[in-house]
Amino acid sequence: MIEIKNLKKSFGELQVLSDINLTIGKGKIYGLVGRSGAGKSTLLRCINGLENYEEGSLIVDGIEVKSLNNEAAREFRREIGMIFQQFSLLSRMTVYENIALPMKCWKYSKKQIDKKVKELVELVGISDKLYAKPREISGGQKQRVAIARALSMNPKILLCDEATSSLDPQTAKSIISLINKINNELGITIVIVTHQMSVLRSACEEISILENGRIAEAGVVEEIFLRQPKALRNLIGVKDLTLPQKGINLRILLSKELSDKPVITRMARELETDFMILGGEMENYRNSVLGSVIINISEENLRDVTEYLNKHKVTWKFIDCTEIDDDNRKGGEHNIKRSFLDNVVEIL
Ligand SMILES: Nc1ncnc2c1ncn2[C@@H]1O[C@H](COP(=O)(O)OP(=O)(O)OP(=O)(O)O)[C@@H](O)[C@H]1O
Repeated sequence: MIEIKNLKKSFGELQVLSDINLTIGKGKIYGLVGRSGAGKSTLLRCINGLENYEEGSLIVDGIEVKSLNNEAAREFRREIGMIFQQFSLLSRMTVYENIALPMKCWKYSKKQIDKKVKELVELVGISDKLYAKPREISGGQKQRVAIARALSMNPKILLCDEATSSLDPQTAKSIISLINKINNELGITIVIVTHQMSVLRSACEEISILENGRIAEAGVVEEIFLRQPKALRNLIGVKDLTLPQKGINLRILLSKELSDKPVITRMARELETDFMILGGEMENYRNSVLGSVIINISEENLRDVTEYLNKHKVTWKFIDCTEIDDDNRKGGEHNIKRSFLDNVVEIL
C-alpha cells in the first residue's frame, strides 16, 4: 500500500508538488495523468525514494520513504521496479545480460540468475530473443526486456513512466495487456504515468489528474471518464460539438449495467416519442465497455424523458450546463438558459 499525505516538493524556488494526498491499495493499478510539467514523474520518483520531499508523508508498505538512510534506501528500491519511455537498455549487452544485470549487482548466483531470466522471458513473451542485442529487436520487445529486468528482483511495486508513449497504438496495447497480466498473476501494485487516455482506460482502476503539482481530480477511472470533470476536459479538450439551438440536448451515460442494453430506442418506444440522436461513443475499459449518447428532445418532452431516465437509474446531464467552464457560466445567455434548466430540475 502506498499512502501519501500532504506531500510537498520543491526544486529551489519552484514548488512542483503541493498537498498531494492519495492512497494506492496493494495490488491495484493506479494512473497519474496531467499536462507536461504537472509533476507526475517527480511524484513517481518520490515514491521510489529517488527524490526527497520537504513536507508531508509518503508511506510505502509501512515505511516512511524520506526516513531511509542510503543503505536502507537501496534495499527499499530493490522492491520497486521501474520502466521508462526510452527502455534504458544497455546496447552492448544481450537481452539475457540486460535482464540479469540487477541480480548480478546484488550478487545472485549464476544458477539463480539463469533460472529467473528464463522464467521472465517466458512471462514477457520474448524467449526467442534471449541472446539478441537491443538494436536487433523492436520497440515493443525492448519494453518487454525492460519489464523483465524490472521484475527480476521480485518487486512489490512497478512504476511505469510513459512506458507506452513511444510505441505505436497496437504495440502499446500489447504492453498494457502484459502489464495487466503481471498485475493479475503476480499481484504487483502498478503505478502508471501516462498522457495516453487509452492507457488509463484499459489498465487503471483509479486515477489522479495532476494540474500544476496538485491533484485536481481523483477517483475510479470509469466514473471520471463518464462524468468528465473540468480537470479531464482541460486535459483532453472539449469536443467541438455542434448542437441544435432548438430543444434540449442531453448526454446519457451508459454505465456498465446499461452499455449492452437498448436504452434509447426502448425509451422512445415506451414514451411514444421521437428525438434526435446527435452522437455517441463507446470506450473499452479494463473490465467493461462504457459510453455516452447525446440526444436532442423537445422542451415539452423533458419531464417524461427525465422521469423515465431517473426511474431506470440512467445518469444524464444537460450538455449546455455541464460542458462549459464554471467561469463561463456567468454570461447573460447562459444565465437565462440555466435558470430555465434549474427550474426544470426543481420541478423534477
Ligand atoms: N531535477 C530537477 N530540477 C529542477 N526542476 C525540475 C527537476 N525535475 C523536474 N523539474 C521541474 O518540475 C516540474 C515537474 O516536472 P515533472 O518531470 O515531474 O513533470 P511531468 O508531469 O512528469 O512532465 P512530463 O509529462 O513532461 O514528463 C517541471 O517544471 C520541471 O521543469
